[in-house]
Amino acid sequence: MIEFQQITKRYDQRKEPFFALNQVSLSIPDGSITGILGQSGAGKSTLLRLINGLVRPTSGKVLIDGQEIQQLKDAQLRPIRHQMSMIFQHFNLFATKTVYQNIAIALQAVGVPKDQHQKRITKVLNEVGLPHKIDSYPSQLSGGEKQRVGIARALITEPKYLLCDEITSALDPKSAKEILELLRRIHQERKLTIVFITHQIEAVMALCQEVILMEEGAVIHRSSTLDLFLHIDNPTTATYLKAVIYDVQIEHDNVYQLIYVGKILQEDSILSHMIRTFHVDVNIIHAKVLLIGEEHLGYLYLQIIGDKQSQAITYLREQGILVHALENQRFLEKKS
Ligand SMILES: Nc1ncnc2c1ncn2[C@@H]1O[C@H](COP(=O)(O)OP(=O)(O)OP(=O)(O)O)[C@@H](O)[C@H]1O
Repeated sequence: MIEFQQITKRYDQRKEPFFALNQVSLSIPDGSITGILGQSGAGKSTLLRLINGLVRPTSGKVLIDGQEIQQLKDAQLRPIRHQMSMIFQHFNLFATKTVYQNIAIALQAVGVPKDQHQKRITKVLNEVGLPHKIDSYPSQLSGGEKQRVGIARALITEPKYLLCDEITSALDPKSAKEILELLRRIHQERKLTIVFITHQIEAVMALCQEVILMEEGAVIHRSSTLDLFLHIDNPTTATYLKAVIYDVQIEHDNVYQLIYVGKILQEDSILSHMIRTFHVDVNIIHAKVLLIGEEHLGYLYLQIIGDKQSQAITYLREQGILVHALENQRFLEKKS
């Protein structure tokens, strides 16, 4: 398990001391895929580099499997570092070395004898779908292929922790999706712990079970990724949500936002039952289904009109649907 206890990181290079992290406490359980989401400068990379000791905290403790890493001597820290691998946004491959040689460097670093290299490298390249590129140079690979090599190099030492630093940010959407699918498969097969930092909410939705939202060096939200979308509790979360569901302008009265988990509105006849039973009229203003991991999360904006409107809403809530009444924004603008 990775634990941060009241971590502060201050940089003194500027005119005034600058806090990249301020009193951050959190834990990342073994076997999880945790997304650390935040805008540029939020402190994500600093947090990631504290895990493998590349950055030292100004105050507070970083514990890996219960061991406080700042207290350890180099020789004690080495085996812990060997349990960790990092994957980078810009791949960090040596341009003058082949794919084989790039991966072999990681094996040499942990002292694996040379006669074992060929077998292990061939195996890991099969795992990432690149066996045919073993003798290619980075310049002969696409961005997605380079990142697969980065992943292969990270996996070759069989780490317990995989630290991913914006690894899809430099890729086109199709390659990014493939890399996220690959990571999901690797996680299922190898049961390792993945810490995934990103500014892309879509990547968190596709990959991460848990999400930690950072802003200006602090953790402002932590929940399952599904809960991030179910319970919008601050303006930053709302902004991320708007990026994926579209900023709906409400220009009518009696409009409700319905949020539901699973395919209930597609498979059950909840809406038609509501319309028939309570004699209400319904206009669909906007509808969107998000895929979060393998779970469907539906957003439906409905205008519901009729004398039994409130009973209809109660019925929807009884079916497990979150229902929020929305204000007519045009009306609000006129008022203000
Ligand atoms: N070595 C350093 N010296 C001074 N300031 C630093 C140093 N490293 C990071 N910072 C500052 O700390 C803040 C947090 O940086 P960090 O790289 O952790 O953020 P981030 O969320 O990963 O952003 P990005 O996605 O842009 O990398 C930034 O304002 C950055 O300028």
